Amino acid sequence: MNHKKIGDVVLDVNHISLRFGGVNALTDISFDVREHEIRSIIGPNGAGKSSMLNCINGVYTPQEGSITFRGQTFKHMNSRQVAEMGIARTFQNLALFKGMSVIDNIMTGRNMKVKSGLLLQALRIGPAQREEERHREFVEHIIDFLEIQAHRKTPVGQLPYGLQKRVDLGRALAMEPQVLLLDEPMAGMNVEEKQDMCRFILDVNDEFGSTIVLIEHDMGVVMDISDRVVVLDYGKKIGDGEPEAVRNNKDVIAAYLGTSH
Ligand SMILES: Nc1ncnc2c1ncn2[C@@H]1O[C@H](COP(=O)(O)OP(=O)(O)OP(=O)(O)O)[C@@H](O)[C@H]1O
Repeated sequence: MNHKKIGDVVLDVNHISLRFGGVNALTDISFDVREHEIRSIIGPNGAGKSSMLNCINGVYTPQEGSITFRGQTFKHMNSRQVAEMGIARTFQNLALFKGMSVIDNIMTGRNMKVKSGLLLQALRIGPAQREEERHREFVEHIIDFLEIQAHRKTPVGQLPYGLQKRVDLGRALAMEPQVLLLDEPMAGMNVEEKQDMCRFILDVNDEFGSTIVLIEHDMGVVMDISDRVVVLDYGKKIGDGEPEAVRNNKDVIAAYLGTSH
């Protein structure tokens, strides 16, 4: 783990409960996330990790509880408000435009930052052209950073899965988020791809200064890169702390021994 300047609490999850009919997906979950930290949420299948992420980014509205982001408390936010406030996410099932090139996919992450009107953009004249050049420069920087220069013009659908995940990360980074939510960024990857992704997550945290909330069901993968870890099981929080403490927590061991992971 890199020893960096972890700051104040930026995101505070307070007593969140979420039900789907008779299913308690989340029960009274509270935890906080500090600036610059890599905060992981782990747990076996069906533990509630995706539900938690979807509450943070406004896809689900919990029946109880609230979320405080940079001092502002919300019971409900929609996904656009969340993105505008500086929370970006990647997706477990990639949400990329498969027929579009790598560079154009990452450019879609800049949409919210485009200031000039549609007509000027379409004509690519004056300020609109200069603005587009600035966005393209930033996107090229991300492409270099993620080491996908050789693929910048390739349609995303033609890339191996591990590289597609990297493009998805690039699209989220293009939003210059304060908080980056990563939804199982290593799922479906081979060992080498997982190692690469771990390295990129650490570098994003370090070089872009992003605070990262990472969900993952493979406990081993995240322990080395996380500053603190929350463990969910059947929608309840059963562990919370630094990786070493969580690894030795008897409830966590029991939850993981009770599953195939
Ligand atoms: N939209 C939904 N409608 C009904 N039930 C849901 C919905 N989303 C999640 N659930 C239920 O909520 C519980 C938590 O699911 P969730 O997907 O959040 O778990 P998870 O930890 O992300 O699992 P996985 O690792 O398999 O992705 C499960 O029992 C699931 O079936």
